[in-house]
Amino acid sequence: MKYSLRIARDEVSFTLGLISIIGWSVAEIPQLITNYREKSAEGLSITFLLTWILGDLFNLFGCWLEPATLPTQFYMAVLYVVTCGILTAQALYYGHIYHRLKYNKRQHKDPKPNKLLAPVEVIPGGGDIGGKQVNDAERSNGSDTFGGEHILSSPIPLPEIPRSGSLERELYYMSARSLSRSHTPMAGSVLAQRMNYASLHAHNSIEEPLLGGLESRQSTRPPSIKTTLCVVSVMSFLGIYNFHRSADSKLYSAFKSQNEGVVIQVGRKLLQASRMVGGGQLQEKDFEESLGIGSFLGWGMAVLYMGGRLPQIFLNIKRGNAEGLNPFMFIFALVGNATYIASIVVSSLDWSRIKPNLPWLVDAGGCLLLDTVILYQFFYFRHCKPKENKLGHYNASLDDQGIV
Ligand SMILES: NC(=[NH2+])NCCC[C@H](N)C(=O)O
Repeated sequence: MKYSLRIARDEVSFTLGLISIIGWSVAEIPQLITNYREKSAEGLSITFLLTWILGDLFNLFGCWLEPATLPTQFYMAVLYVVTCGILTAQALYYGHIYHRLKYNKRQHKDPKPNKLLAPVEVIPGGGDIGGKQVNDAERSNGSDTFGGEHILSSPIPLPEIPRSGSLERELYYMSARSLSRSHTPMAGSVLAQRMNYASLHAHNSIEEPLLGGLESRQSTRPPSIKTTLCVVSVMSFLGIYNFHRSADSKLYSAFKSQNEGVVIQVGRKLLQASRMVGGGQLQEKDFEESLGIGSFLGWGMAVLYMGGRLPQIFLNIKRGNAEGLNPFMFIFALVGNATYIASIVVSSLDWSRIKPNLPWLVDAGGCLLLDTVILYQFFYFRHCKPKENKLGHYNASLDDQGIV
């Protein structure tokens, strides 16, 4: 009776783990599609992505080295690395390669820089001169779309402004993120029309150099990235230290387990799967060695994953919208994390099993809560946020500049 209950529990746990795997394997697809459509990954916080990458690596090695984690947890860790790798590659492509290629192509086709550019050309329907970047800026500056055509919010017909190649480049590299950081109005807005070219140059600190991204981001947003790197270095140092201390006993137990047909710890994972599906219990001694490097990496992972949600939440607040983010990524993450927790808890409620899995449980629970906040932001920005009227927006903007 107890034996069949054990089998049932293991099977339910395994099924929940599989649902979690499915949830996570599709989770990033909506965001990939959004980025593809917008030709940009601007909606995604860089720090969020960075913490995901690092968290995924911590998770992978943590699961690998932590015998008490489930086999499905390890497979998921591999899956995370793959999917996050794709998302990162895409973000890098749109942030650093795509617009450069497009610009080069345009230059190739039409080597002479545009001498005159009417405002309506500054904000093309998308995908033109860094279309997405300008479009984002346009949205956050209150311009609108009527009858499928982008027009400036200003009811006043704007004069054409003379432009040089480098000004064109400035507009090209200007992004929503940089604009959200600055009170400086975007080029093409009423205020920007008032500024002359020299003053635009003086404001070039607001440029988001998508082509040379990292350097300038480091100078404009030092604390978040530096803090992340700092935390990671400290943890890596402690990890290596911890690893050295536990290496001997780990190696000893790994080699000792060769007698049981397990050569490396991944082998032990697979064996663990078959033992568990077969209703067998892992030996208590397997958990005794749990609180070593695996658990340490697990806690590092939890801090990174949960910490990574905060910059995304703050970025959304700062921009006053969640544009460029796909809510379905967070819905699937919610499902993935909920079933992840359930798969562990259903498997066993013994403290000896829960304790080594604690970092993974805390992480999934914490991310679940933080994702609920992000989903609430989507809802709030769409349905509750008071709509800015165009004129009001400009007044606020002029007010910001101390002009009115
Ligand atoms: N690249 C990934 N999808 N990683 C998975 C992260 C899982 C983690 N619990 C979170 O919600 O953040």
